[in-house]
Amino acid sequence: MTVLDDIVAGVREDLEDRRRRVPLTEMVERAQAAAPVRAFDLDADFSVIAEVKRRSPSRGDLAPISEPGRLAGLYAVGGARAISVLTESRRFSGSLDDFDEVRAAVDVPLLRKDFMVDEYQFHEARAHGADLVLLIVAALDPVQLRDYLALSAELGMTALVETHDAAELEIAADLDARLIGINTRNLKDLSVDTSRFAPLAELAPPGCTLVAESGVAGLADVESYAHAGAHAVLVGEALVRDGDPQSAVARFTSAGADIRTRATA
Ligand SMILES: O=C(O)c1ccccc1NCC(=O)[C@H](O)[C@H](O)COP(=O)(O)O
Repeated sequence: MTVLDDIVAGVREDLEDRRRRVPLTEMVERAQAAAPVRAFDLDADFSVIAEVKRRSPSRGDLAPISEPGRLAGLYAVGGARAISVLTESRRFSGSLDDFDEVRAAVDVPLLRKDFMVDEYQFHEARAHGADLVLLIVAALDPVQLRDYLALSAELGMTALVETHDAAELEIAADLDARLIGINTRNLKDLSVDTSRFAPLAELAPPGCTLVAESGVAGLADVESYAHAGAHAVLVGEALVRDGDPQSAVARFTSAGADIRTRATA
């Protein structure tokens, strides 16, 4: 069993508990009654998607984050274009409670960062006020990918379609995904190799908004991703460990924007 299979198996078990408590029909109604979606700006010069991440399978405990809403507030003041909140509990110690706290604290678009493998989770995400959801190509078959991309759009949410290699990028391109992530974390051994981004970025479909995911330890990584064509970076560990996450988001955003503006001038 791969790490991804193992994570997904746990996600499915936890999901069944929630579905027993709140059936799909009720969750659909809650999603319909949710506050309107806040649109993620796909055309910004450069965006930081700042993540609320307590722990991870690869790195263990990262930060206790006793007040996720407060951390998200600092990200927002620093200029985060969106905030990613991990809601997977077993491996990342995230939760929908964290998501709710963040939702109550900030007005920026929120990404529900989870392993989305069932229709229920999309309605649930919207019911909790999500504006973006993650679709991991490696975790879904082609029919699920197409259906969940359509369902996300139907619910008004933007899907971040996450890829790891050329074959997955081709699948994302065939789906006409507008927001495509290239995650430089290998899902088999969980190692991160930021140098994987540049050659893959060249294969991204023209016109998409490209997000570099994982491995940002500092400004040099943001700059190198932006040079290679990233329009956004998704940053977790470096921000939750930073003593001043607000300034870190601001620095990353302006460094990336400088490079992207020069590249398109
Ligand atoms: O972070 C992990 O160890 C991990 C393991 C298995 C699947 C996904 C995983 N991470 C999800 C992510 O994509 C990252 O949280 C995100 O890209 C931020 O990465 P980082 O800035 O390196 O914390």
